[in-house]
Amino acid sequence: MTTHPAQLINGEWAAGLGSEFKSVNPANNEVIWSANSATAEQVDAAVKAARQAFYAWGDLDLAERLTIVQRFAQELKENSEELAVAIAKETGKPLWETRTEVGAMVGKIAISEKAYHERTGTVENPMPVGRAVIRHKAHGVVAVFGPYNFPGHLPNGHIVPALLAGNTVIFKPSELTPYVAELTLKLWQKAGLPAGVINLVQGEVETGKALASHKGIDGLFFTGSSRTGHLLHEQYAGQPGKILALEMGGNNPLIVKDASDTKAVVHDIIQSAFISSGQRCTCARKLFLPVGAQGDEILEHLIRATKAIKVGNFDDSEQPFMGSMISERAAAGMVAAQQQLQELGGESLLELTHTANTGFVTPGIIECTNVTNFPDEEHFGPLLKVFRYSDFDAAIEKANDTSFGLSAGLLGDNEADYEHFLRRIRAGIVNWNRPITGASSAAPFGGIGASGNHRASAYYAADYCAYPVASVELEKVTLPGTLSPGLNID
Ligand SMILES: NC(=O)c1ccc[n+]([C@@H]2O[C@H](COP(=O)([O-])OP(=O)(O)OC[C@H]3O[C@@H](n4cnc5c(N)ncnc54)[C@H](O)[C@@H]3O)[C@@H](O)[C@H]2O)c1
Ligand SMILES: O=CCC[C@H](NC(=O)CCC(=O)O)C(=O)O
Repeated sequence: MTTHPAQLINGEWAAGLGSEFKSVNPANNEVIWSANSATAEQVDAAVKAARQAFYAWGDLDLAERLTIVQRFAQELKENSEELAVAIAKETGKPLWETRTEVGAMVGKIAISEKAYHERTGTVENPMPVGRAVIRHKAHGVVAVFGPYNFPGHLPNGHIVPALLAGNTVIFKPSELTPYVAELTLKLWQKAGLPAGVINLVQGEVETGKALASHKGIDGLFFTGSSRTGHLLHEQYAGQPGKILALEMGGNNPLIVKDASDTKAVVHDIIQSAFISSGQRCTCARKLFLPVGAQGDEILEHLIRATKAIKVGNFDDSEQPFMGSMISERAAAGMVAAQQQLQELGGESLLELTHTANTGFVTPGIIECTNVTNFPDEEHFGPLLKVFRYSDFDAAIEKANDTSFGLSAGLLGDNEADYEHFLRRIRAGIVNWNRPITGASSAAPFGGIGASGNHRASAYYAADYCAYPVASVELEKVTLPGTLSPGLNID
């Protein structure tokens, strides 16, 4: 058992009492962090600490809570390079990208403050007698579950609005990125967050299960795979009193039609499909190209440019576009996905290859037009499936032929085509002539179908962090001028 104090419970760092787990740099399998997971008893202690801290935290004025949250933004800025390096080491993502991730964490604070007022502010209206007031109140104790691909930014997108609203939090990060979680929580402490307001429970699935099933939480905000999200949804069935926000995966389509600038099209496809080594929920998985000369030219150019993508270490002085995937296992999973598609009739136009004993893969492109029984699965890596089409409506129909509905895009010069696409396509993020990755924190972010449960995050996260309270108020109990028929109060 290690003695690494990886759990933050009621303001105290403590060693986990469960099984040991490790975090590795996926580029070279070097162990960079190890500790023991939190047991169910430790999770229980964290929930109790959060409950105990709830009234005092919620009783603070918004301005007081905001001061602490803004100090956290300052801590993030002052420690941005250390955090960016930690994210890069733990996930394999290149530094240029992880610096952007830390920047998004800082940016989240001002955006969440604005959203708090705009989405959940207080509205007061005079009435013939007294006034009507709409306010919003925190749910209480909420659990936040984070994914590995943005271990800083995405949990932060739940935590910041939850704290601003007055909730207290138990954070369960991905077991693949515990080091980033630990560093982030240390910054919250340095910012002066009172003990118990955020608690950190680290560990593998058992720790997650203990937290998700704990009777003492009022809500659960989850970002992760559709598989886990569905399990949680089933687990929360019959508990209407608990707020569940699920941000899950996608199987996202990108259609090209009548776009004159081939280079720009290829750029937007690559930026959509291969950024973060394809490990973004919004990444394009299916590319629809028209049959004919224009589609042929785009495809040829795309293959050439994809072959030229630089894959490398997070800290290479000449920065790569793609780093390592999160793990050797994830990389092997992409090889298996490619093989499955080949067996179903897919033709590799550019083979995805895996460097043994590492998380490195090269990006792949596979033509799937003639694949029957195309699997509606999110392959969370850099493998783009190409479909050729001759009818725009048929392409849109095929793009919609998925249980997911996160992001979608059209690359094309004709606005009427975009308006048609916008009316037909089923997704929560729909872009025109822009990559479908890189969504803004200043807009709602969420999907339909298997991608989410209609609790959009980012700018709309404020909505699931508080519930509305409607009041009619009068400063003194007063007898009405006219009584209801049949009443005699004398
Ligand atoms: N829609 C979005 O906003 C969004 C953003 C980023 C990633 N994602 C999705 O996340 C996935 C990648 O992340 P991941 O692999 O870390 O997700 P994951 O579902 O494996 O894990 C997410 C979290 O849930 C925990 N967990 C796993 N099984 C659990 C269980 N049975 N009970 C309780 N907790 C459990 C994990 O420990 C982790 O903290 C992809 O599918 C991606 O599309 C979605
Ligand atoms: O992997 C999933 C997230 C991808 C990312 N989305 C956001 O950052 C949404 C904005 C926010 O949560 O503030 C993307 O679209 O690239």
